[in-house]
Amino acid sequence: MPPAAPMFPSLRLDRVSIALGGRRLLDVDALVPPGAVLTVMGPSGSGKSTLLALIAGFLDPAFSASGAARLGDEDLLASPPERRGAGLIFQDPLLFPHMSVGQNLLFALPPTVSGRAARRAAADAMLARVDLAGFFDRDPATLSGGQGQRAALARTLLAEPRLLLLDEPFNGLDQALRGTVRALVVSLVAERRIPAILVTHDPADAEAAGGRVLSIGAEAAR
Ligand SMILES: Nc1ncnc2c1ncn2[C@@H]1O[C@H](COP(=O)(O)OP(=O)(O)OP(=O)(O)O)[C@@H](O)[C@H]1O
Repeated sequence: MPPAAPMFPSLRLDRVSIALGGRRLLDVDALVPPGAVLTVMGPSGSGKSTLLALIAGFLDPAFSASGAARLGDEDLLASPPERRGAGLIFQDPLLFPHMSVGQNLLFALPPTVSGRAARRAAADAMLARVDLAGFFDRDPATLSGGQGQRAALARTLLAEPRLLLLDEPFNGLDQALRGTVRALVVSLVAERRIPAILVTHDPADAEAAGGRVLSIGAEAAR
């Protein structure tokens, strides 16, 4: 019998290569253990967001790519995007403005959590975990930058992602808030034991996230 797949798999980028119009944009190998954050750094235009788009499954057709992004034994790049289980966080929280914060969370909650009371309890517990207890009925337009990002984190994690991809998620935040929200990200990723990739320009983010850094951009400079 083959060995059982690990419950908390690593993410392995195996010779991932992306090209644009015949020009090689990046070429990377990396291992992200469960619960760890890999920080991706590099100059503007080096392909950091494109790498996340490839893994999540929304790479613009202008690019071509090869290699594998293995979550355990599964190559995510060969799986349909809707089965990859990637949770995404961008600079903008992207909450639906016509729904309350709580409704935004319920939208993401899988149907396996059934029953109105159980769903509400799951949303409330997640809000409390990101220090937004009591925010269920709030209009997203009334949230501060830090509150919005914490609500976005709550929504994304409620969907039970198998990996987390964050594209400059702290950019709109001042220095103190940046520290708070990134500490929350690091602890939630560790708690969930999922691998995460964080795109950032700030070396302090990399340090706070454990110092595991993938630098890209050398290819473009060649
Ligand atoms: N849809 C597209 N079609 C053609 N070229 C694109 C497209 N999207 C991005 N690019 C180009 O691909 C390169 C990589 O872009 P990408 O957004 O991944 O860089 P980045 O490292 O995330 O940059 P930044 O730090 O400025 O966000 C850039 O040169 C960009 O101009």
